[in-house]
Amino acid sequence: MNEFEKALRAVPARRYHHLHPFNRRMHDGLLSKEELRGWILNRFHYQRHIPIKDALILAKLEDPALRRIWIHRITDQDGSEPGEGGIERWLQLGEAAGIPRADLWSGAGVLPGVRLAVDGYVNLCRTGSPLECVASSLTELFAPDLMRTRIAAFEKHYPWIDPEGLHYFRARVGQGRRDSGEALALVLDWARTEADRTKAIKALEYKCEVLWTLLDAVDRAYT
Ligand SMILES: O=C(O)c1cc(C(=O)O)c2c(n1)C(=O)C(=O)c1cc(C(=O)O)[nH]c1-2
Repeated sequence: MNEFEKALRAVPARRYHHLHPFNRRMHDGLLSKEELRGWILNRFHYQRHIPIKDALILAKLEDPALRRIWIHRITDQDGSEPGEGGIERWLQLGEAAGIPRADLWSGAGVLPGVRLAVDGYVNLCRTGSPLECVASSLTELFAPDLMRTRIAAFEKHYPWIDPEGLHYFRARVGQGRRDSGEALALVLDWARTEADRTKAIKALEYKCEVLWTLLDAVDRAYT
C-alpha cells in the first residue's frame, strides 16, 4: 500500500461516523424506540439522494468504460423493477421499525441539519471534479465492517424491529466492498500529482463531515 492510499484510509479511521456518540449508543443498545425511528427516518433522506449524486457523477464521466463501472450504483438503490433495490429495502426497514412508508416518502420530520448535510454531499458531486466525487465515496471503505456490527447490534438490542427489515444492511456488506474497491482503484489511478492527492483527501474529509453532521442533528433533536 503506498503512502497516498494510507493517507486516504486514515481519514475515515479518524472521523467516520462509526465513532459518533449517537452511533456508539446505537451499537451499545442504548437508543430508545423514538431515537432509532428518528435515525431511520432522517437517514432515508440521505439514502434517497445517493442515486441522485451518483447520476451527477455519471454525467461527468466521458468514457463508456467508466460509466459502466459507476452505473450499477444507481440500480443498486433504485432497483430494475418496482419493489427492488436499496431504497425499497430502506422503506422495509422503516416498516419493520413501525414507520409507515408514506412517512418516509413525505420527508416530513427530516431535520434542517440533515437537509443541510445531504445538500452538501449532493453539491460536492454537482460541482466537484470526477476525482473529488469518487474520492468522497471512499467512506465506504469502512462501511462493510460497520454494517456487520450494526446487524449484530440490531438483532441483539432491538428485537422489536423485525429482522426481515435488516436486508438493507445485509446487501450493503457486499455492495459496499465492491463499490469501495472500484472507487479506490479509480482514485489511485487518477491522482497523479500532489495537488490531486490533496484534493482527494479533502473531499473525503468533507464527506466524513457530512455523515458526522447528519448524526449531530439527529442526536440534538432526539436525545
Ligand atoms: O449506513 C451507513 O453507515 C452508510 C454509510 C455510507 C457512507 O459511508 O457514505 C453509505 C451507506 N450507508 C449506504 O447505504 C450507501 O448506499 C452509500 C453510498 C455511499 C456513497 O457515498 O456513494 N455511501 C453510502
